[in-house]
Amino acid sequence: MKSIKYLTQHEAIVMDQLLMGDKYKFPTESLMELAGLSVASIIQKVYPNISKKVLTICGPGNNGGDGLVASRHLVQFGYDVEIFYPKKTDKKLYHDLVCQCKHEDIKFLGELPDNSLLSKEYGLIVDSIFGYSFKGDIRAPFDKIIEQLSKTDVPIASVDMPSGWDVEAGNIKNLFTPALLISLAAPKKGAESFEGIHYLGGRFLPKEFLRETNLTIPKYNGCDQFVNISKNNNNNKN
Ligand SMILES: NC(=O)C1=CN([C@@H]2O[C@H](COP(=O)(O)OP(=O)(O)OC[C@H]3O[C@@H](n4cnc5c(N)ncnc54)[C@H](OP(=O)(O)O)[C@@H]3O)[C@@H](O)[C@H]2O)[C@@H](O)CC1
Ligand SMILES: [K+]
Repeated sequence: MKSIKYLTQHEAIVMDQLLMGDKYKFPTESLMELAGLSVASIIQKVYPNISKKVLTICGPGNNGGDGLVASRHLVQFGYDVEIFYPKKTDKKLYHDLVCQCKHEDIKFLGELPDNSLLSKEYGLIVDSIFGYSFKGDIRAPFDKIIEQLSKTDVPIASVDMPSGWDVEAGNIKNLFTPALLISLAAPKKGAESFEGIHYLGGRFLPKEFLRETNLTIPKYNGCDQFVNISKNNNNNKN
């Protein structure tokens, strides 16, 4: 396998703008749907038998949108999902995503359960708080939320980046390390040191886009929406 390119924050932002711009013409909601579907598919692959509930924590940007979409697909896959979405985005896309989740009977929590309740009732936390646009010190209310996540024993699956990690420098604030990281489209530099289960999803980069950006991504098999890029995955060592 050719070595995978890890993107800087600037490269991730520019690539997203290019994909959604006049040349490649992908609407945000199309990419978000594919990203969210791949997140749910990877969770199903890695955690096929969760007997407790799944809690998705959504942030105010598109990473949060991925979490809303993934939650809806997880319910379709048979999971019992609840969402904590403390800072809702007042845009039509987000109102629509929340509406779609409610039609799947997903409950929206008014507050984050404390860690003893999390351990008792939840088998997985999906962290879709911040993605590649995160920067600086973590502002309220997410500072306390991420502090609590750093103390829970419930496994965490992070979408695109572990929230609060520097997108390029990684876990410099000594926050939680997720059990599963789901990078989207291409991993970001801050994830290069990640040693856990690491999958790539978001299978939507066009051939011409890959040529134009000189981006190397691993080969997806068949119709899989994901590829395992964990460091300890033997398939990545040839
Ligand atoms: N092509 C792809 O790969 C695709 C990528 N997609 C997804 O989009 C994600 C990128 O989304 P994004 O650009 O909307 O930003 P994201 O990372 O969600 O966070 C921004 C929000 O966080 C906030 N915020 C920032 N710093 C903060 C702080 N220190 N403390 C507190 N808040 C802070 C900031 O707040 P504000 O500055 O407005 O106060 C803003 O509201 C990407 O990672 C992937 O998951 C897919 O959906 C589609 C295809
Ligand atoms: K995240």
